Order: sequence, then structure tokens, then C-alpha cells
Amino acid sequence: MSNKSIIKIENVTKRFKVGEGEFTALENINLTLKESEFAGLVGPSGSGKTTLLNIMGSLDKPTEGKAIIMDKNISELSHKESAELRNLHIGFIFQVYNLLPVYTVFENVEFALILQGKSTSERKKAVMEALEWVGLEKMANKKPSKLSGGEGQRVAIARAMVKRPDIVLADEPTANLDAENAHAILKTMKLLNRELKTTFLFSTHDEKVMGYLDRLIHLRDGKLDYDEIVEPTSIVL
Ligand SMILES: Nc1ncnc2c1ncn2[C@@H]1O[C@H](COP(=O)(O)OP(=O)(O)OP(=O)(O)O)[C@@H](O)[C@H]1O
Repeated sequence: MSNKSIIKIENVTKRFKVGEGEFTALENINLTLKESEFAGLVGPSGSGKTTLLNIMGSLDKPTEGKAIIMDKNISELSHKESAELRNLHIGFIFQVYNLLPVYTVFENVEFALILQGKSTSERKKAVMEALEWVGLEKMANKKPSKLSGGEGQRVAIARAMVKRPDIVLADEPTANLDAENAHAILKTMKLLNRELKTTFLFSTHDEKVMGYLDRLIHLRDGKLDYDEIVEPTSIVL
């Protein structure tokens, strides 16, 4: 594993206003994610996984402490700078894959590259390559309504990977998939992690996901309970 640090979380606390009071969702979290890690935030419901993932994706800011993504302290970024940071460096995969229904598979994957100002020919090459990574190059001109659940999540992976981000944040990406499709997309993500050195961070309860991870970051009641390096139990060839 390389030593390049992608995300550094330093003494991060997150409080939400609730009525007249406050609720502490994260308390004094410290962790670093490096290039090519395949890691997961795990812990019971309400332990703070999604709140931390949102901060690591620059979708939300800490109340106290620093979140440093690609050497930028996200608390110091404007709205526009945060959007740029996300667009250049971070891919997102969610439980619900949110493809735009009026656009084709190709156009759904292409969108981030239009925002980056890439030329038509650069976009075509990158989109077709990303669709090949997930085995869907033949579906490029189909609308999302023609896809199965597993295929929809594969398009979401292609959409996250097409810009070759430094990190992919995946919030319960297998929650709506059967076991066969879940294993297939996990294997695809693990192969991309190996080949492109992209860092992946999952938020998950799913034992199937955990079988592929090499680091488990356990949260409990908003605190970092323990952080362990593990040997993956699922095999990827
Ligand atoms: N915007 C908000 N306002 C108030 N409380 C919030 C807000 N967002 C999250 N919380 C609270 O913070 C705590 C942590 O929530 P979070 O969604 O991060 O947990 P989680 O570990 O991802 O849970 P799950 O596995 O159920 O998704 C919960 O108690 C939740 O109710």
C-alpha cells in the first residue's frame, strides 16, 4: 500500500441541532485513509457511519476538528470549491442508485465528464471504458428503466469510476441486491481498486461486503470504537 494520504479526519466532532438542544452524532474522530485502501465503516444503526461518510465526501462539514480531503481542509472551502473537489476526486455510490431516467446509460455515466469540461471524444472513450469495466458496454444506449437492479448498480459504479476518482464512497451499495449480484459488484469494485489504486470506503452492515474489506473501522455511539486491519475472507481472482 502506498503512503499517499487521501483523507485525514482530525478530532472531528459533529453536532446537529435538535429542537432547542443538540445531538452529538460524531465525537472526536481521528483516522486517515490512504491510497488503494478497501475499507469499511461498520457499526450499529445510528452509530454515525453516514454522518462520517458525508463529511469524508465534503457533503457536510464538521462542527469541530478538521476533515482534509486531498490536502484541502473542507471547512475552508466555498460551496463551489467543495463541488469541484467532489467532481474531480470523489465518486459516490449509494444504496439507491439514482440514475436519471430520461437519459441513456451512456449519458448517465458521461455527466461528470461534461462538468469537468472534457471533449466529446475524450468523454466517449472514458465512458465506454467505464462501461466495459462493469460489463455493460452493450447497454450504452438503453434507458435505466430497461435495466435490472444489479445492472443499475453496475451503471452507478461506472458513473462513479469514469472520472477516475481518488476515492469512492459507497453507502450500503449492496442493500437492494440479491447475494449473486452483491458478490458480482463487490468483485468488480475490488478489481478496480487493485487495478486503478482507487481507495474505497464503504458504510455497511452487510457481512458480504465485510468479507472483501481489508480494514474495518468500527463506530459506536458516534465514537471510533476500534480500527482493525483484517484478511479478506472472500476471494477475488
Ligand atoms: N440532520 C440530522 N439532524 C439530527 N440528527 C441527525 C441528523 N443526521 C443524523 N442524525 C443522528 O445522528 C446519529 C447518527 O446517524 P447516522 O445516519 O450517521 O448513523 P448510521 O450509523 O449511518 O446509521 P444507519 O446504519 O441506520 O444508516 C443518529 O442518531 C441520527 O438520528
